[in-house]
Amino acid sequence: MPIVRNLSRAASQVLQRPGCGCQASIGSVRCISFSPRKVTSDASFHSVSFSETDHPRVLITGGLGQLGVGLAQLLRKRFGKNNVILSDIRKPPDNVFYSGPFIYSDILDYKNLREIVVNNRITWLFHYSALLSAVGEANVPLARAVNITGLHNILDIAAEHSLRLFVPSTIGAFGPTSPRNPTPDLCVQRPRTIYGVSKVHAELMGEYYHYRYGLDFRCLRYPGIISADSQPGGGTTDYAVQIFHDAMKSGKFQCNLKPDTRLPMMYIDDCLRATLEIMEAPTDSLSMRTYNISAMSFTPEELVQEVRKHIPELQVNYNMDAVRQAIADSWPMNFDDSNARKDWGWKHDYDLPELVSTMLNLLGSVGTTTRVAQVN
Ligand SMILES: NC(=O)C1=CN([C@@H]2O[C@H](COP(=O)(O)OP(=O)(O)OC[C@H]3O[C@@H](n4cnc5c(N)ncnc54)[C@H](O)[C@@H]3O)[C@@H](O)[C@H]2O)C=CC1
Ligand SMILES: CC(=O)[C@H](N)C(=O)O
Repeated sequence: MPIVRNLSRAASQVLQRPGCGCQASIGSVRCISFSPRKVTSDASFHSVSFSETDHPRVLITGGLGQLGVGLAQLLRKRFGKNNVILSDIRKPPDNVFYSGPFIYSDILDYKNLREIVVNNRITWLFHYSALLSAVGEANVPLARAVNITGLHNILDIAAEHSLRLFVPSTIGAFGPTSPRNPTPDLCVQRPRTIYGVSKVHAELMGEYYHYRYGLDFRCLRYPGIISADSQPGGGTTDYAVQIFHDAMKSGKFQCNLKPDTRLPMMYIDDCLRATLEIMEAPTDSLSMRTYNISAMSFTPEELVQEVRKHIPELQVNYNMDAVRQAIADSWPMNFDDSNARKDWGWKHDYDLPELVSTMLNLLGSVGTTTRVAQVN
């Protein structure tokens, strides 16, 4: 007992030391000698309460956005409802709140985050909190805090508690000087948005923690993700979600990108399956820790043509948003994901025709006024 108490005191001194990952304040400086691996191995009492169950105990941050609820559904099917905790700083709607565990978690509050991880014996963390590209440009200080300071908290907690950590990156982690067609995994990355800069930072920090401290960091660069689950907001690729809502509701759509703007896109089911697959991939199959994943690539014009196969009367006009257009023009047009396919067997299911009919069917079955009598 005294040994445990001493260890406990020593570790808590390390953990409470100013600048060592325990501060919520933005811009805190961490001491150079901080070593998550050292803290973890010295403070073995951390794992005393960790029982090796069959299933991981999962926490999803930023879970009430476009992707988190779907991820929770998938993971709960796989690992059991009570093993997957969804968290966010927003109030969950009833259907989410009653579908499984939900908890308040602000990723800028290090202590609160650590408490959640410890009390719930979390073993896997999916870090979805972020400000996306367009909203990030509208509020750079907040994007910097959430996407960079928040990420530092997540990394330290994951390393300290030996978590397996998934952080999504994005096509937005590339910039105008990257090869755009196709964009390989390893090339120049000089994005011109705070979102992109923060995601390159996340990729590099995660990989650094992996090599330096043994953190089991896994990262996929997602294309624009298309989902019927929630209203889009804040992204540059959001037009490709909005078109379905508007086509179903009013039959009119105003596109904020030029008709020939080509971007990589993916249906949410493929994205979430890829996320689970990389988390379950055997360590020795991963030759890298950050992978591109790809499914399809299209322009607004091509998407409109496909939607018109189902809703021929769809009216579209183009009213370019200068900020979003500049962002889109600096992003990849096609993503090279050959390493993901080779290393852990990544394979997408949905191409453009399946994506469009699935979205219209889903929105038609939940929507109010449907303009599609029958979508094939
Ligand atoms: N949706 C997409 O097309 C793509 C998404 N990704 C990445 O996937 C992840 C999830 O994306 P979405 O669900 O679309 O994002 P979203 O913008 O819909 O949701 C982000 C969530 O983060 C939460 N959040 C903001 N500040 C927070 C804080 N301080 N603490 C905790 N949570 C906070 C928000 O309340 C929101 O629910 C993000 O990291 C994003 O960069 C990457 C590429 C494409
Ligand atoms: C591609 C993304 O990362 C996101 N959808 C955005 O447009 O910001």
